[in-house]
Amino acid sequence: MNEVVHTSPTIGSNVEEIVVKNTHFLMWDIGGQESLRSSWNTYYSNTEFIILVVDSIDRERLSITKEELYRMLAHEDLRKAAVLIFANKQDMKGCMTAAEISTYLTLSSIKDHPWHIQSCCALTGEGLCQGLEWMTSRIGVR
Ligand SMILES: Nc1nc2c(ncn2[C@@H]2O[C@H](COP(=O)(O)OP(=O)(O)OP(=O)(O)O)[C@@H](O)[C@H]2O)c(=O)[nH]1
Ligand SMILES: [Mg+2]
Repeated sequence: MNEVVHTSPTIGSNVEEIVVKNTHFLMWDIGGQESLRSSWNTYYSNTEFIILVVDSIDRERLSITKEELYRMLAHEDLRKAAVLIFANKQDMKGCMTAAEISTYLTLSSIKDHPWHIQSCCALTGEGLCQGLEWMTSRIGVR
């Protein structure tokens, strides 16, 4: 997690193994651009966690985020998946808080998937460990 933040949009996917408290996670980073979203479902089988990274400064795109979130949660292959939502870019002035994003996304209405929202800043790494720790806390619960 001390790696340099790259700034080019993800085309296709990147995969990396991350170890948190002796738990190995195989993480697939998938591009969020509209043209790439139709292929998200090819990654769903055997997925235990969805990590959704929200740009907390971008109010306009939150409705699309909401749409895509509920589309994912309704997918058969993700019925057992837990969802971690990162409210990213918390360093930006005027950004939405995790609570505001949670309200907008009506997370409290999600009863059929475990979910957790964590504020973070990818540039400094703040909040990332807490998010990953929530994931490890879910291992063995199901
Ligand atoms: N200020 C700030 N900028 C950030 C933060 N996280 C990412 N960025 C910037 O946001 C831009 C987009 O970052 P990416 O990592 O390419 O975003 P992405 O969600 O992976 O985009 P796709 O791969 O297209 O889905 C870059 O310019 C990053 O430097 C953050 O926490 N704070
Ligand atoms: Mg990317």
